[in-house]
Amino acid sequence: MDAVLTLNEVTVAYHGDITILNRVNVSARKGCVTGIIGPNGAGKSTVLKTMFGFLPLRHGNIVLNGQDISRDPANRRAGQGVAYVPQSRSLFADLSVEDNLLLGCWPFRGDRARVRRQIDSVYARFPILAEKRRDPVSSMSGGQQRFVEFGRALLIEPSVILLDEPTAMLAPKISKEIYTFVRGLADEGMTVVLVDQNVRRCAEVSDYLYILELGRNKAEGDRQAFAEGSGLRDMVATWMDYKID
Ligand SMILES: Nc1ncnc2c1ncn2[C@@H]1O[C@H](COP(=O)(O)OP(=O)(O)OP(=O)(O)O)[C@@H](O)[C@H]1O
Repeated sequence: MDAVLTLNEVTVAYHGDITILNRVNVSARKGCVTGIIGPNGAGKSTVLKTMFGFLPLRHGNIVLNGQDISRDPANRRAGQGVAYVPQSRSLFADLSVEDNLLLGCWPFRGDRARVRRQIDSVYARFPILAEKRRDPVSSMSGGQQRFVEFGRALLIEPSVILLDEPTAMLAPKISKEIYTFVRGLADEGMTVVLVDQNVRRCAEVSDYLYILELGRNKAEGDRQAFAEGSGLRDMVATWMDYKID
């Protein structure tokens, strides 16, 4: 009902006619974390890339705030209020924290006051980044670099944020901080779409979960539907067995 971003019956392919997503439906609501889980190769990252406009649709459509944006290119997403933090590192390693953040202000680079205001708001949210503002990001820990990426994504004041495996390869302590941060974004009213290999943590932080398998919707449900002893939980138990920290 209050869906902000929806994939309707979306089919995409990377090359030729090898279909990767097959009539997939995902709907992300305002102020909620929408989790997407599934085995390796299920198409979870492809869902986020599709939402961000990186892949042309073969079928279906993408609706953002009631508008069909299926044909809008990726470079319009930031202006539409959508931010994307990919799984792989996306920072300029030799540049300082501040320079990486400045690059994130590119869409509104002409408005110096806004640039300063937004960067300061990132520093207020993540004090460690203020402390290390002049350091090259390559000198920071993996977790700290993640926070630079989150900070950079927030500079455009997105209403939707797409997060791909935000805790991959990170220690449990920093992962816990990241899940708290992700939950906090939704509690602030942001629409969060979270792709995660860690089924248990994803289920804990999400309001609603989609389970994909081989590029198709397999199951879905809210947090209650995923509670201990539920059919949905039993269904993914095999995956959870080897995804527990
Ligand atoms: N750039 C690409 N070109 C061709 N095929 C790709 C590309 N990226 C992904 N694929 C294929 O698309 C399918 C889905 O990949 P995707 O990365 O979306 O899955 P995933 O569920 O996120 O997997 P993982 O959990 O391993 O990250 C896989 O078969 C993968 O090999």
